[in-house]
Amino acid sequence: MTDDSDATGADALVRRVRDGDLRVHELEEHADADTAATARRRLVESETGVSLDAVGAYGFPADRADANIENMIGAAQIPMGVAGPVTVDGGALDGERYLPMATTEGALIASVNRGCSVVDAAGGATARVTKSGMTRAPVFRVADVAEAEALVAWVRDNEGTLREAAEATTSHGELQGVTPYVVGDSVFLRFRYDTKDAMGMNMATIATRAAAEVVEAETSASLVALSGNLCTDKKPAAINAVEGRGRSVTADVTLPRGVVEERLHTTPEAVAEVNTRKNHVGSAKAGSLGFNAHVANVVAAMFLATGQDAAQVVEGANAITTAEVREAGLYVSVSLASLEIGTVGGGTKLPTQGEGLELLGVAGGGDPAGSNADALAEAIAVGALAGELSLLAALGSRHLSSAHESLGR
Ligand SMILES: CC(C)(COP(=O)([O-])OP(=O)([O-])OC[C@H]1O[C@@H](n2cnc3c(N)ncnc32)[C@H](O)[C@@H]1OP(=O)([O-])[O-])[C@@H](O)C(=O)NCCC(=O)NCCSC(=O)C[C@@](C)(O)CC(=O)[O-]
Ligand SMILES: NC(=O)C1=CN([C@@H]2O[C@H](COP(=O)(O)OP(=O)(O)OC[C@H]3O[C@@H](n4cnc5c(N)ncnc54)[C@H](OP(=O)(O)O)[C@@H]3O)[C@@H](O)[C@H]2O)C=CC1
Repeated sequence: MTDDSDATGADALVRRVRDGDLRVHELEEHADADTAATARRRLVESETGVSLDAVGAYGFPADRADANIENMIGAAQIPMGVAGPVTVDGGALDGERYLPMATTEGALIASVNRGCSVVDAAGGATARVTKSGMTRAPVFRVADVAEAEALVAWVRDNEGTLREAAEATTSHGELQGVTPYVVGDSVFLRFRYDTKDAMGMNMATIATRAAAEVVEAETSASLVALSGNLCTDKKPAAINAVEGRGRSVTADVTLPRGVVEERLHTTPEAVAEVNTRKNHVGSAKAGSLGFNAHVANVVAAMFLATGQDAAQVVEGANAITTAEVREAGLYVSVSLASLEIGTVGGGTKLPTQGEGLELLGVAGGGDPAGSNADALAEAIAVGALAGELSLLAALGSRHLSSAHESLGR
């Protein structure tokens, strides 16, 4: 038997795992990240009989993903395209931008691209971030509602103490406020932070843990869970639709009648009616959270292209599309209540994701802090607007199925 006890090559690591000397998830402690990923991939290949050559043909140093993944075997590659360029008149983003989108849905980028071209024909879209704050809501157990009320009063009188504890954990995050919610002997404290250019979930969670320790030390409340699901992270929730989470951002445009008729092959009246009966009446009857056609498509594609947390498409898709016929033509808006995005931290540091952010001119920390994340939110809102316009028009002109027959198959 070869003595591999301190060998660090991929084959040696494989042998050491098979000999029970190492566990699969600790290979990076014994070799560089690429060697560890190679050894793990070979182990999976040999146990499953599946070749993972494409997964192993990734184009970045594995250690760049050190803070993003465990048990790495390689990378998934998703086709990436651009829609636009499109002109944005934003509060933080100004000028023409290509919109990077990673997707496997044929016809999606063609559609958003068509939307961008008509937005540009109308002189561009306006976009504004109207609210910003990342939330984390721990749940505490108290004896009864009398103690619940006492805790609510304590929080109101001691928010400064909670702010001090929370902000001691971060040099960027600022506590905006704490809102209590009482249900019997459960008290939820919804902490809201300005996380600047970070999406802020790690930041807010670490800061809230410090604040929760103060609550337990100073009151009779016991922390049951640092996330009490009233935050609400990665689940559809009305609280995010009403109160917002991350960025609340809105984009709008007025398309001249001629542009709608010549470029979208339909009329302002038809688009407005499709929007009302589909996005409003249909969504209401379905009990949807969000009244739009496919905002999730654009949020998902731009999230994947720019290193956002893909699971937060759940909240990002919570949007309302409006369309109305005006003297000047067709007015369309899209309002996203809870778009959780960042231009620092999380996956934004990875190579292709960083290039997606560079393409938008929003990579890294902004000046002032938070302005790059605001700009990213505005770019995604304009992309969503372009996608809504094009799909609603295609439904009005009855081109949806033919589009996917020709481009998606
Ligand atoms: C497919 C089109 C755009 C054709 O639309 P068209 O007007 O027939 O195309 P065109 O050839 O006249 O080109 C017009 C513009 O479209 C763009 N365009 C056109 N072709 C391409 C292409 N190959 N690659 C990139 N861009 C393309 C491009 O901008 C072009 O302008 P130009 O640059 O030539 O001046 C249109 O029919 C369309 O947008 N259909 C809707 C498709 C769509 O939106 N699919 C995504 C949503 S489906 C889904 O996932 C959600 C859903 C439907 O299930 C949600 C729900 O329930 O509602
Ligand atoms: N922990 C959890 O419960 C959850 C975590 N996540 C994950 O959290 C990650 C995102 O967390 P997030 O806190 O955004 O990122 P990171 O954990 O990567 O932290 C980003 C850090 O960058 C620093 N920073 C530097 N410049 C800036 C700037 N201009 N604005 C803001 N911060 C700056 C801050 O450090 P400092 O604070 O020291 O100033 C900030 O905390 C994602 O990977 C996501 O998947 C997602 C959901 C839940």
